[in-house]
Amino acid sequence: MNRIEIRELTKAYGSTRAVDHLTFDVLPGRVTGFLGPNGAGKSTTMRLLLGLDRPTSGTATIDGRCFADLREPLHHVGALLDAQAAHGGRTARDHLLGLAVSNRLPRRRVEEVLERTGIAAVGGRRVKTFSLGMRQRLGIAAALLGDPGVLLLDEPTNGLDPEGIIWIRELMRDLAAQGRTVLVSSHLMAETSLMADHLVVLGQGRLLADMSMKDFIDAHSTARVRVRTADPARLGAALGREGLELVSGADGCWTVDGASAEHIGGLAAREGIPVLQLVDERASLEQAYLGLTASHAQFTAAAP
Ligand SMILES: Nc1ncnc2c1ncn2[C@@H]1O[C@H](COP(=O)(O)OP(=O)(O)OP(=O)(O)O)[C@@H](O)[C@H]1O
Repeated sequence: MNRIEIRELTKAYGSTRAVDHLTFDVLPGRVTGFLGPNGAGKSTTMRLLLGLDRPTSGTATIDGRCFADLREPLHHVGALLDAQAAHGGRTARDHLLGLAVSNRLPRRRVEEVLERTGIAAVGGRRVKTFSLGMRQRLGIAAALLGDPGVLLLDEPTNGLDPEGIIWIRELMRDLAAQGRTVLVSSHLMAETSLMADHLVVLGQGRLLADMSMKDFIDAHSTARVRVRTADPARLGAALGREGLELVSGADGCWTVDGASAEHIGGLAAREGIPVLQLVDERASLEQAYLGLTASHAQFTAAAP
């Protein structure tokens, strides 16, 4: 249930392959972060899943069916693709009521999702008076309207203030814990690392990675140790004999790339070199992501 299956999915716009023979699954019960540089094909994949565009070849299905073949699709999948999509002249409540009625959903769902997304108090205001963050919440309310098992959210934290970002993180985790499938695209690595359990990374329309957050960081970053010592000259010499380098940091600490704290600790003990502090530095998702995608970015600024 609630499984997204992408199989050999390809979408060409003229000579541009927005998505190129893409194959991966998105599973229920966890938040999957959908990453990739600008133009990597994330939005196109989501549009193809939602039947908003037709694949050139391959398939994108939910529970084995294309979006067009789903009966009462809002019960199966809710999506936030463009927070500006709601008509500005309508009130938030009327926007949601229109969606509910046309999809044969009970009217009470409108009040429920207004409450859930924290915009019940402004439900009677016209959407054109909404800030970007309020529009994002309205878009999420629309995505939740049919109580769907699958959620596709394209940059849902866009425009949200810090409190809103925490709210959406908890909402995503809550929805996944209920057994739903949650696919969230974002360019905010720190945020994704707090929100997602699993990652799918695209580069120029192709799959670059499909693995757990931990495996991704481990696979795409190098080990680094931070060390503070009373005798950097001797530690540097001892490391040099093992082909390692002690690099000076700004705060009186030193770093060693490609080694573990266990290794450096053992070496220092054998040599009788006093170590005042020693810690494995955990690589960030951002470092791992930039390491993987650097050669796949379509747009990069020239160095000054
Ligand atoms: N309707 C279209 N017509 C022509 N080219 C398109 C169309 N939609 C997308 N593309 C192209 O397909 C490629 C993938 O775009 P897409 O918007 O899916 O990437 P993305 O990963 O969502 O990027 P971003 O992070 O910037 O939102 C880009 O080169 C884009 O210019």
